[in-house]
Order: sequence, then C-alpha cells, then structure tokens
Amino acid sequence: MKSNQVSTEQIHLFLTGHGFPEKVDSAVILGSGLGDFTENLDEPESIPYSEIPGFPETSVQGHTGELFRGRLHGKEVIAFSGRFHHYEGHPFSRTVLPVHLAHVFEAEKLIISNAAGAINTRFSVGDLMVIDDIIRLFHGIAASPSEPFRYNLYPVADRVRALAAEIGLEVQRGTYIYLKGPNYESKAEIRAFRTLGADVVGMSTAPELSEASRLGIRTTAISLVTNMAAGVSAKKLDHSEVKEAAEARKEDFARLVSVLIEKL
Ligand SMILES: O=P(O)(O)O[C@H]1O[C@H](CO)[C@@H](O)[C@H]1O
Ligand code: HPA
Repeated sequence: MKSNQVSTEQIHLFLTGHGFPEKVDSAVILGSGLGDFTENLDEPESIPYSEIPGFPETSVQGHTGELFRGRLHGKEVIAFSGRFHHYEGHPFSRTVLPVHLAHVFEAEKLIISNAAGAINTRFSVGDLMVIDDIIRLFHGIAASPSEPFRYNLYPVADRVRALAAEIGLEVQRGTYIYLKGPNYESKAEIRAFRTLGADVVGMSTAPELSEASRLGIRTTAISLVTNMAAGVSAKKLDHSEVKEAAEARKEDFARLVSVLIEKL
C-alpha cells in the first residue's frame, strides 16, 4: 500500500474516499507538541499516516502522525498532526508533502506552526510569534529548484497580530532562522544568528514556506517559543521543554489558530 511513487492526487482520492471533503478552507501543519489543537475541531475524523498510501511516518516525539479533518466556525479544515523533518532522513521534496496536499485540497489558507528557540532576548518561553521573514542559511533546501521566495509575509503578519489582539492575545513578530538540525545550536552560532537578524531558530517551516510561496498559497506561520536558544539562558536544552511549553500554551495557540481560520 505504501510507496513513495504515490502522487498527491492519488492521496487526495484516497482521502476523499475515506470521508474527507474535496476542498477545504484551511490546512494547518502542527508543530512539535501542538497536536492537541485537533481537540478543538468539530466532528473530527482522523487517519493515521501509516494507513495513508504514500505517507511517510513521523519519528519525532510530539508528532503523532495523524491526519485530521473537521470543521471550525463551519469551515472545512485539515490538520497535520505531525510533520516530516529533513533531519529524519526525508528529502525536502517529502518534507513539503503537507503543503502539496493543502494545494490539492485547494486550501485557501495554510497555517504552519512550529516549536522554536528564542534568540531575541526580549522574548520569553511561551511567547507566540508570527513569522514575518525567514533566513535560510543553507541554500538547496527548496523542494523545487530555481524558485525565488516570492511570498510577502509582512502584511499577513500585521493582520495576524491584529486578529490576535481582537481576542486579547499578544503575539510577537519576527524572523525565523532555519537550521537543519537535529542537534541544537552552539552558543556562538546563536550569537552569530542574532547579528544576522534572527529572532527564533528551528528545524522546520522554511521548506514548507518556500513551497507554499511557489504554489501561491496564502500562508502564515506561527512559532511557539519553547525555550531560550543556546546560551540565551543558562538552562541546558532538551526536547522535553518543547512538550512542556506547548502544554502550557495550547489553549492560546488553539484560540489563535481558530481566529485565523475564521477571519484571516
Ligand atoms: O519545528 P517543529 O516540528 O515544531 O519541531 C521543533 O522541535 C524540534 C526540536 O526539539 C525540532 O524538530 C524543531 O524544528
Ligand atoms: O532551540 C532550538 N533550536 C532549534 N530548534 C528548536 N526547536 C525548539 N527549540 C529549538
């Protein structure tokens, strides 16, 4: 049943044959520890990635590996509880599978989320940040060749903050720097990235944003600061912080995604 040769159109056909709608309003990619968002969907149904032809499985803690469909504010939503990271051994063309599926489901909006470490010393653990630009130190991360980044994240970031304010949520904005991982950064690297203008660091999202930009999907990306990056605080970094911070902010994260699905 499983093969890397399965096209996104065939996956779409499989999913619509299993109760998924032909088209959705929004697609959501859930970052590390943020999978509980799916508890907010009305009439949810889900299929484990292991049962979807052509779908790789997830191996990172905090990514359950399940595709959800449901409704929010009466709108059709698909939510990827679990993403594929390049450091898990996936080529970039596969890390962007959720983006390609958002495209075949004709999603009007794509909301990407991630756990990230804060480089900006004015940020705190638990902060939500809308990404208004990205730094891709490693070129060659694009899933498709020769594509400039053509999507302007700045106006969307303004709108996200305004919508967050409407529901009483303060959201930071800033630049996400993509590192391949899976090891965390050194203190010197974090100092260097600060001088480059990065506010948070993570190991996902940039390939997805690049591909969504190429496909012309209206996209926003939200980081949850799960830790201060290496050397910003004296604390030793550990993936368990990701889960703790996500657990503490899961309600606010869900409220934010919910208002974006409703109004962005
Ligand atoms: O970006 P997401 O998938 O949220 O995961 C983040 O959490 C992991 C590090 O603990 C890295 O994979 C980093 O990218
Ligand atoms: O400090 C970090 N560095 C890279 N990726 C991360 N994902 C969560 N925290 C971090």
